[in-house]
Amino acid sequence: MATQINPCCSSSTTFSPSSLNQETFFSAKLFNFSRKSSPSRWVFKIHSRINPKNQFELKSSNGYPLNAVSLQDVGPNNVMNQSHLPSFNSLRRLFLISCYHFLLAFRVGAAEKPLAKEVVLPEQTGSSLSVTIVGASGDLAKKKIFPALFALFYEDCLPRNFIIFGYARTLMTDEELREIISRTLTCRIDKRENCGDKMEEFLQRCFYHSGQYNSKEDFAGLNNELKQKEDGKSSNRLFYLSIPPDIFVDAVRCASCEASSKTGWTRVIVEKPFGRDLESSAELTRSLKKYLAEDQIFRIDHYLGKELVENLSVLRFSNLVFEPLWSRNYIRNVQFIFSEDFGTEGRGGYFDNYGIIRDIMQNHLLQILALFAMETPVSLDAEDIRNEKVKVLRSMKRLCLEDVVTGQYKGQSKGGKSYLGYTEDPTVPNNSVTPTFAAAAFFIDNARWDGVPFLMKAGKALNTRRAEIRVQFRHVPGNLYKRSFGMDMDKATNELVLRVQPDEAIYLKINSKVPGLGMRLDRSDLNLLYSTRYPKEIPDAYERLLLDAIEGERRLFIRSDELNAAWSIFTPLLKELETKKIAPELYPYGSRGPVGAHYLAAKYNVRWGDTAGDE
Ligand SMILES: NC(=O)C1=CN([C@@H]2O[C@H](COP(=O)(O)OP(=O)(O)OC[C@H]3O[C@@H](n4cnc5c(N)ncnc54)[C@H](OP(=O)(O)O)[C@@H]3O)[C@@H](O)[C@H]2O)C=CC1
Ligand SMILES: O=C1O[C@H](COP(=O)(O)O)[C@@H](O)[C@H](O)[C@H]1O
Repeated sequence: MATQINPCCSSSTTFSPSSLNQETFFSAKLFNFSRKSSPSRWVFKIHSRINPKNQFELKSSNGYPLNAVSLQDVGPNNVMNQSHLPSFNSLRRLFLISCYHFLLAFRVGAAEKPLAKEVVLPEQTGSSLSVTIVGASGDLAKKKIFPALFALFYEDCLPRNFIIFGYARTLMTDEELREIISRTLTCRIDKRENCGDKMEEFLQRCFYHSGQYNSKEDFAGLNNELKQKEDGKSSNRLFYLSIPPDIFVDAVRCASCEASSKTGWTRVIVEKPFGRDLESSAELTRSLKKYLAEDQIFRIDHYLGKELVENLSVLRFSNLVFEPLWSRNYIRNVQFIFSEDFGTEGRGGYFDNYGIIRDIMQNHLLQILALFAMETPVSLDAEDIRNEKVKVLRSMKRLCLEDVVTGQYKGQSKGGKSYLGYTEDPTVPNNSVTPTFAAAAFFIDNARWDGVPFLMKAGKALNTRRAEIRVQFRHVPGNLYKRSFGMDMDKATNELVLRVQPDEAIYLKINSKVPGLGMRLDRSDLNLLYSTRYPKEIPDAYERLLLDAIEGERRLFIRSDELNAAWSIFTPLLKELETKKIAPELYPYGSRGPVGAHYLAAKYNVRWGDTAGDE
């Protein structure tokens, strides 16, 4: 049977280091930090993470209580140096361990006694969590953020005192926002027991404030409403920037000056795109850091919150059968494939300014590649993992034009239905050369991966919707059974596939004997199909990531040096594509994409795994 660690449901009534978590101590006022605040400062304080309603302890995606609640920046001119963190954390850890041992001693022989008087439970501390969705009238908020928050609420993962504010320019009442949320609920919970009742409870915690994104007055108004709803409790505030990128900085400036928490932490989730290239991304980071410290910024890449992507490291680092094979010695090539069976419908305006390389490759696929190829991190701590990801990104060769193929979908009539081509979208210029498809070959210049092609392929309006990682292993040297494979030795290659979506699965293609007399070989799969093995629904990536941001767990968010390293790989190529106005190869809507992708793979002696025909 699988051992399940439910992030929201580990009882904290048992006396253990995990239940006696750091924040209980901090809220017990055994430790008291306070800093002077200026109007634009983001003050920090540490609060309990225990969900009082169920006495549950919130847990991040790491599955254990955090070793640290973020040390918050204390102001734009006083950004706390990251290098101070370890010493502070180790001191704090030492302090907590001493406290734990002290309390443990206190409980010897007094197992039935209530908790020591100093340990104040969250009901008594009464801190609150306020989540503000900036851009609440938009597509992402409706489609993903509200449903994810509702799912967390339904699963009892949110603290008792939490409220949600929608913020946008559109004029709307609280009731109208609630109506939109309930109408557009697309989460996995909607068929569950009591969904209606829980939804009612949830909606009563949702409010709306209308304002401009660059108006300090409007954010001051939001602050007043937040304070009123927080009802004098100390508050932690999370802002989710679900707005177009050109207004990120305005919104952060106004929120930090007027609506940051004076009594708890303040964090900001920033949606992609994080710039268009190395320079604009660095400029965005610089501007955000005028108002926020790095550890208050949660750059979200929702692919990192997907179940299979989370499992990638588990698979590799906790199974002896995989880790020794994870190198150029055994792996011939690795493929990262993303395809969608719909075009840019409705998002053409945004997309035309970015294209598929920035929209999918530079972030989602590259993040997965980094996780795949990194060295073993020192621990599961966010900084240890992100350090390894940065190293691998910095070891990658810059992408060059010869290793890239671009495509753009054209209109197509199929089965009596006609599908518009990309440039026929009214929000896209007629002469656009923005790629809606790209394939690329990457190389990592390090000892582990020298010479191994890492291929990526991403496209819209293709024949299928899928995202997967494919690892093709080398041929078996001197294969005794090679006669059974004919001339095509590729057929004999083992392939490990992690299907991220749809129908999450991990399968390994192996060669085996067909039962019976004689010797016939067959390609079979050792198959872990999630829907069969784990019938419980899989949480949406946004649920995991929102919970992590609330918990201060940064492992699945992008650090600024990772971002720089990622942009360094792509920026020269993107500039060349744009200055030379390279025309993409046209492919019909609903097809497998440009044939150029096959030539690119063939150049490196690779065959795309998703077109092998035995899928
Ligand atoms: N939608 C998606 O599937 C995904 C989106 N993202 C990112 O998330 C963020 C939000 O996306 P999405 O919800 O689709 O965006 P929208 O275009 O729906 O914008 C969100 C809200 O921002 C306001 N807004 C839109 N355009 C402008 C403008 N030019 N000036 C000022 N305000 C504007 C509108 O609210 P109002 O007019 O009421 O102020 C709108 O409701 C973006 O950064 C996007 O790149 C990332 C991944 C997927
Ligand atoms: O970030 C983005 O992701 C979506 C695909 O996300 P998925 O979770 O549905 O696979 C993509 O459609 C969009 O263009 C891109 O901006």
